[in-house]
Parts: sequence; C-alpha cells; structure tokens
Amino acid sequence: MIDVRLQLSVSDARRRFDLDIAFATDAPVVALYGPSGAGKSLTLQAMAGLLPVQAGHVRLNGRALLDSAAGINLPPEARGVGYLFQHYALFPHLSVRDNIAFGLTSWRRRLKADDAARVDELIASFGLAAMAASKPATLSGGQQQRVALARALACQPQVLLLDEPFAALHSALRRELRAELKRACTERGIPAVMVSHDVDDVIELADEALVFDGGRITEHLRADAHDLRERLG
Ligand SMILES: Nc1ncnc2c1ncn2[C@@H]1O[C@H](COP(=O)(O)OP(=O)(O)OP(=O)(O)O)[C@@H](O)[C@H]1O
Repeated sequence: MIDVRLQLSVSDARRRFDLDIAFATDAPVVALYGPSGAGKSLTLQAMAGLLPVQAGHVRLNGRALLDSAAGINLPPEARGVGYLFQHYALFPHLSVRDNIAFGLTSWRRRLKADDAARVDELIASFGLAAMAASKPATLSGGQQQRVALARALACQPQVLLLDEPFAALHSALRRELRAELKRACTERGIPAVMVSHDVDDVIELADEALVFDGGRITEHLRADAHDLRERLG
C-alpha cells in the first residue's frame, strides 16, 4: 500500500505553486497523468525526499518515510525508493556498469560481492552486457533508458518512481520498453508510480490513474483500458 498526503509550496521571485494532494493505492502501477505544470514531478520528488514538505505523510506498506505530525522525515537514501529521472540523468563520465552500481558504492568502499552479482544480473537482464564498459553518450536512447531503469532497481527499492520514463523514445521503442518495464516490476514485485503525458503509456502500463490539475488530484480512476481511454483521451 502506498499512502501519500502532501502539502507543499515552491516559489521563486515571480511565481508560487501550491501542491495539495492525497492518494492511497495498492495498484502495481499507478500513473500520474495531467497537463504540464500540474504538480506531477513535484509529487515524485517529495515522495523521494528531494523536496521539503510543509505537511503530510508518505507511507509504504505501513512504513513511514515521512510523517510531519510525528516528526519523521527519512533522507532520500533511507527511503528505499528507486527514482528514474525525466532525462535519465546518467553520469556521463561513468561506464554503464558504474552508472548502474552508483548507489551501491561510495568513495570509501568497493562493490560488495552480492551487490556486484546483482549489478551483473541487471546488466544481463536489460541486454546491456556488450556495452557495460561504454559511456552513456555512446548508447542509443533505448539503451540509456534501460541503464537508468537498471540503476533505479539496483538498490532493491520498495517502490519505483518513474518521471516520464519513455518521453525521449519513438513509438515502437516505447512499446518495447513498456513491456520490459512491466516485466521488471512484476518479476520483482515492486510497485511503480509513473508520471506520463501519454495516454497509451497509462493504458498499457497502469492499473490506476491519478489525474492532476493545478496542484490537485481531480480524479482517481480505477478503470479498465476502454474506460480509461474514453476518460483521459
Ligand atoms: N522552484 C520552483 N519555483 C517556482 N515554481 C516552481 C518550482 N519548481 C516547480 N515549479 C512550478 O511548479 C509547477 C509544477 O511543476 P511540476 O514539475 O510538478 O509539473 P509537472 O506536472 O510534472 O509538469 P510536466 O508534465 O511539464 O513535467 C510548474 O508550474 C513549475 O513551473
């Protein structure tokens, strides 16, 4: 169960945006859907602990990652959250393998044997073995997306947060990678919260859709594919 309530404001000299949302779901994949600037990415960032929250909670299977009333606010690395950023944010100077292993290493220690085995398993399962020593700039868009997904999975997260995971890909590749993402989450039993503008992403992948508008959730749809297309399309 993912149980979220968030109240936060972001502002600069000219603009202010207020987010005030709540949802709870047991869905394997839930999509955050809605127009640009509606607060979808801010929601993911706040769930990951990357953005200060004024009030609210984030609970994952009963474990509080954030509970402002109880004074709980775990740092990002303690939340058990795998994050796939909108533009992948791969480290250009690191190889594919070191990108995937990044969250498991630190300047103090080398990769432990079981972590190294997990990295190898992810490299194999996403078809990246031939390019494991290459730098991201030499990879295709789909290959970079697979590296980003493998990196998000490497720390054995309890939830995956995916910000526009297919935005940079053409439609045939989107279809292929949707299936891979679904398989990766299902095999590992990891729920995913996915931001997408694409109604086909929502229909192909998501079990539920939260419709965002102006920093609020206006609809929580638990619907079949046909119904979703009608209501979102
Ligand atoms: N630091 C900030 N200061 C002021 N406004 C901000 C700040 N960060 C985000 N915003 C604004 O908050 C709003 C919500 O941003 P968010 O990135 O969550 O939108 P989104 O729904 O993910 O949009 P998109 O689908 O285009 O990625 C936007 O209008 C954005 O400009």
